[in-house]
Amino acid sequence: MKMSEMWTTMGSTLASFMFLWTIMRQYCPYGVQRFFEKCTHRIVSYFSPYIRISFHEYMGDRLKRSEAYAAVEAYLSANTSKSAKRLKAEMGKDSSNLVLTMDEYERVTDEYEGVKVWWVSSKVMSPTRSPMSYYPEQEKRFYKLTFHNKYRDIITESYLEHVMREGKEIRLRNRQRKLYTNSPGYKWPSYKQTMWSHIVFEHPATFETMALEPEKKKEIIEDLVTFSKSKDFYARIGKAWKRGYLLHGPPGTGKSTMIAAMANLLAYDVYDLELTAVKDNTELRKLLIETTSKSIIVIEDIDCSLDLTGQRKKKADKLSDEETDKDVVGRKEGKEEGGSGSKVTLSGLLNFIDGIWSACGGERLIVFTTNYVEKLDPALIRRGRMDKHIQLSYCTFDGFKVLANNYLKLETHPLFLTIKRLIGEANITPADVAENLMPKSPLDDPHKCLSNLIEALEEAVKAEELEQSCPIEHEELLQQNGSIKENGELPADQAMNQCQLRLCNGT
Ligand SMILES: Nc1ncnc2c1ncn2[C@@H]1O[C@H](COP(=O)(O)OP(=O)(O)OP(=O)(O)O)[C@@H](O)[C@H]1O
Repeated sequence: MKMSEMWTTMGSTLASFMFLWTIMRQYCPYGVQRFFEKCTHRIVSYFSPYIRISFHEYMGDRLKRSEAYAAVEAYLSANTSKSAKRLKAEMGKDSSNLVLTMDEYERVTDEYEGVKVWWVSSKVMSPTRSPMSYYPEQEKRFYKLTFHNKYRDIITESYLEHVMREGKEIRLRNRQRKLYTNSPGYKWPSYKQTMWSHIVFEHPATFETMALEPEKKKEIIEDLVTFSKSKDFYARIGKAWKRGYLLHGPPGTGKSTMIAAMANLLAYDVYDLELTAVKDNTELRKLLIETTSKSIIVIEDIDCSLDLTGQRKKKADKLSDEETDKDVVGRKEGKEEGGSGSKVTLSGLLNFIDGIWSACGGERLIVFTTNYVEKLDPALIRRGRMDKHIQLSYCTFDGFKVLANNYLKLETHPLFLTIKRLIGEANITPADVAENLMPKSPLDDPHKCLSNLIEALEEAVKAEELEQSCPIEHEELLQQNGSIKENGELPADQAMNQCQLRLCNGT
């Protein structure tokens, strides 16, 4: 047969094949098409020395995105975006940078310990639509990994583990962190799957910007970092991977700020649990189950949320549910008894902290804050539950220097000496120092801001001296005066007037 005849025969065979294929695709039922495709694949893979592994975006009913797919996506986006020729661009977590990932049907090569592998991103359209799905049509995306059969062991035993580990780390680094809350009084619609609502967590606080003694700061950071790296240690000693922190101190000393700094340091989500909005222990447990790992569960002002004001003589550990369920709890200050309708009990809360459900998921911090640590039931805050107690107190000179640097970009100034002397004598919170350092007008220079602070410090010292020298009962005075400060202190000038009045009256 001549060459030209051979080409003609091959051309017409190919044309007939294409024609038949088109007819088949158009008229053949989908099931038959799939059957032919499967047969062809089987024949090809029987003779091929290559192995393929698929990672599908959704498994089963499409309700949950596959973790493996997400990890592969992150891994490929970081490792192959330089070699891929067609890329997809999406906004990154802070909407300021673009994240590039492989576009559909793109193929890239990766190398691991000298072994070459190929990744292809692909998708298939499913003609049927699941009644459970809210997607307009079933678009099934997947990544396909191809490698030579002789590297089967190395790929399945170590390369895939490497991809998953790196992918998860990249996802964690790039994820948008969230601040969750169980809004009080909010009725969750039955279709809503979660009891938490969330917003993006973007608090700028860090340990560097916190006014705290350097040694204390270092100790807390080390404790947190050690905890976050101790997965194996906790597993070895048979303890759930979680840690309790109790932050206590007067208002404005930085308890909430420290929680934000902790979350930023460890890149954790924050669950702000409003205990008074929780109906009962069952609901508390449900909320706990929904929290994810790498998170901080916060209960602020725990003394106001639970009635733990010292009537309890028994060790709370030993209390049974029957006993404690009778206790009315969940009362915020100012609310009428039972007004919040919460029936969370101490035993419910203890179960929340160290019951069997709290171990699920792991890598969680539970943080309680209070202004009155002495009011809390010792059982609630004993070591093992609240492992680390951190007292936040009035501003020291070290704390002031951090704030001066934050607010005024000052490391030193002639007025620092006066401030150092006064701050040792006055009880002033970091919040008050920060407020005084804040420029109040565009004309306020650092000197003016420091002078404002000196004035405030002198006033605080005066109030301090007054409190010590004046025989009136400070508490009583505060109760009588409607304009007391939130932290229970009277502004110096008012205290002076009250004191003088009393002295004049001879009371
Ligand atoms: N230690 C601190 N370092 C830096 N800033 C602080 C510190 N403490 C307080 N501040 C400033 O004061 C403001 C109030 O502080 P924060 O809400 O953290 O205090 P708190 O102890 O949680 O008060 P409360 O008990 O009333 O909730 C913060 O926004 C922050 O600007």
